[in-house]
Amino acid sequence: MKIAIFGVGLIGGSLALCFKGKPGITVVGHAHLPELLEPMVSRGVVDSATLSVEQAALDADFIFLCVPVGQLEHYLLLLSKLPLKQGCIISDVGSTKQSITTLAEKITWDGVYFIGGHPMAGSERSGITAASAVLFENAYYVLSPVAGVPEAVCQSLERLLQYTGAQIVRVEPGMHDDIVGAISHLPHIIAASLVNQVRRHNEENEFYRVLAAGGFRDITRIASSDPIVWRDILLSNRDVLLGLLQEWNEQIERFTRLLVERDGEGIADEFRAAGAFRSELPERRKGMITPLFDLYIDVPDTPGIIGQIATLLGDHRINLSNMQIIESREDVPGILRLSFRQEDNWEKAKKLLSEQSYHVVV
Ligand SMILES: NC(=O)C1=CN([C@@H]2O[C@H](COP(=O)(O)OP(=O)(O)OC[C@H]3O[C@@H](n4cnc5c(N)ncnc54)[C@H](O)[C@@H]3O)[C@@H](O)[C@H]2O)C=CC1
Ligand SMILES: O=C(O)C(=O)Cc1ccc(O)cc1
Repeated sequence: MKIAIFGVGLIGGSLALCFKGKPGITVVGHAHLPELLEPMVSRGVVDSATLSVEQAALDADFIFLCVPVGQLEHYLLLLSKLPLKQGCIISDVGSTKQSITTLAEKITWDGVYFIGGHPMAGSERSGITAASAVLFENAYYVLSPVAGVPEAVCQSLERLLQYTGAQIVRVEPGMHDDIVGAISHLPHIIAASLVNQVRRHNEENEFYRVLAAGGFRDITRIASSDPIVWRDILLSNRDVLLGLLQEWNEQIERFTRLLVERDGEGIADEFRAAGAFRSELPERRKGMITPLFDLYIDVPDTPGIIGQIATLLGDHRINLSNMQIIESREDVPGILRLSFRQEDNWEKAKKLLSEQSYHVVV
């Protein structure tokens, strides 16, 4: 079975890692720039790599388009003009589903099928270096089949996607875009706006940046997402987002009124309603906005201490996602925050560091 991946970045690379080395599967990566070919192969993400759309697509059983949303249509149109293998299934991973499925429905396919897809997991990182074979484990993976695709064809894609460890759900494109607009796209706009607001204050007073360590940094993690990927997502879901931003403005106006009127009970009611609904959100399933598992440790101010901790974790094959020295507490020797993407790595690190007599706070 030949699987072609167009755009071997965070998502394309992660899919490739899920498939590569599985019995009977060969993974070919396509890139648009020559310098991207060698790293794909040397990192062991794909079996072979090519700049040629024709070579990548030739005889492929499955083709995954994993490029930014703004490039999806270009590649789908190119593929629609190629002599693809009979029975070939083309899918994409774009964060919006309406525009690409509308285009796919207009194309006359002959023995080739398009099924829109969206693995609802990822991160603020991008590129092949961020790819991971476990990125989609326990996440939802949305499929939006184009009308007329036989059930057996959908099931064939679903069978292949079992390698991702994700739970496959079928969602109609319009409903998909409404929901992800509210739970992912609008939060990215708000995160970027919050950070930019603080950035502007910081131009006048450097202490904003210093005190923003910790909580503010956590809730705005997604503001560090790739600008091109997010430009394309937001433009593609423009109509849904314009409606959501209108609602958002009304929500902010409500808070403004409550503050102007010093309506403490009204403010508390907003938090009560939000808290009650939030407590009903599923906790353990991986959601679209992936949480990091954090540990805090007190570290003495000695040279090389950070290297020692990183080496200790590395020697025990514990995958560290991020490390940060928290600057805001000048009264203590130093607080190091260690962030893990997987809970089991967080558990192992907690145990190991405690055994090594570090003061670990969860
Ligand atoms: N970032 C995330 O967490 C998630 C992203 N997605 C979707 O996955 C797709 C890829 O996003 P990421 O993997 O995050 O981005 P990425 O930046 O890590 O990867 C994008 C890939 O597309 C290639 N590419 C960029 N411009 C291109 C062009 N003009 N022609 C051909 N190839 C080009 C890049 O070389 C790279 O290999 C997007 O459609 C995005 O909406 C879906 C789920 C999660
Ligand atoms: O950084 C995060 O946690 C995300 O929000 C990841 C993400 C980005 C885009 C998607 O379409 C789905 C998931």
